[in-house]
Amino acid sequence: MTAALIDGKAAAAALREKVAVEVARFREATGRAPGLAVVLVGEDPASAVYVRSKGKATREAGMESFEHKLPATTSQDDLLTLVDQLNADPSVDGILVQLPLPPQIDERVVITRIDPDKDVDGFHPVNAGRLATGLPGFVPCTPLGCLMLLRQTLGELSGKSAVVIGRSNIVGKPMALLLLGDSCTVTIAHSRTRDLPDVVRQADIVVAAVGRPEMVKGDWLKPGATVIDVGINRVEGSLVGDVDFASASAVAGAITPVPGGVGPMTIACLIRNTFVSACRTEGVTFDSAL
Ligand SMILES: Nc1nc(=O)c2c([nH]1)NC[C@@H]1CN(c3ccc(C(=O)N[C@@H](CCC(=O)O)C(=O)O)cc3)C=[N+]21
Repeated sequence: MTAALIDGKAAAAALREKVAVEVARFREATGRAPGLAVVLVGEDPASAVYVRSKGKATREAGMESFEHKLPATTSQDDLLTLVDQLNADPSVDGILVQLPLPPQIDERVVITRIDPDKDVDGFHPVNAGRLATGLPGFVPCTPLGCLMLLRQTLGELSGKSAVVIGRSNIVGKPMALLLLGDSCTVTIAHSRTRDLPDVVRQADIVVAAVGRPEMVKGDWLKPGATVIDVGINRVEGSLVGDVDFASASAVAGAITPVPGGVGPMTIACLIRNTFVSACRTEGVTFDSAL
């Protein structure tokens, strides 16, 4: 093991603490707390765990958490009615509809119904467009957390070569845009990419977001590369990333563990985005370093 560990848990705790300090100021100035509404449809146990830890983090930051649990049989119309209510509710600054949704509900329709200015997940096409064109909006929490970890580890990212493995709307595409925004030379690799190990070997920065357990091996890496592992794969009861940690940590310069890497930063960024939403609504300024 030569690589430095990138401690996402510690970075997330520090970000949440910074937001909590600013939330106290916000409450003083406005007489109200920022609020996050989380909607869970169905009883998937993994989703229930995430939703619970989001609620806990929200309250610990001094914000209000509104939790809506709906049965798995909920119709799309009933879910849209709830989204409309949350859009209209001035105590709600952020709305998160936990994905995946049951098969009778079209995710795109639901996400598009959320007011883009309350879309703290950054999943609405308006926010995707804002990110692509450099307008202020909401950036998806997982890639935003990855960017923060990279800046913390490397300082200036300008001129570095980055490979993002995975092209999802939630992680891969926004991650590539964020790295481009920091003046990296960005390659997006995916399941049809030829000679993937050779492509990855060119990169100073590797972000793995494919959902394939332990796919990225140590001998794919440029020695000293910084590796961000977005994968959360449950394999035989334990949690592993998309990177083969044992071989990769012998070659990388720095690497995120799973668990304790990107996951905790995702939740911290959700808290951050909710606070930023409340500040925009109230015209309160906030620390641009957040
Ligand atoms: N609308 C929506 N927004 C989301 O942001 C969203 C979602 N739906 N659906 C599910 C995924 C998954 N997700 C995670 C958040 C934190 C951890 C996390 O903190 N993981 C811990 C480990 C937790 C464990 O042990 O299971 C860690 O990596 O250290 C993981 C996964 C957010 N998601």
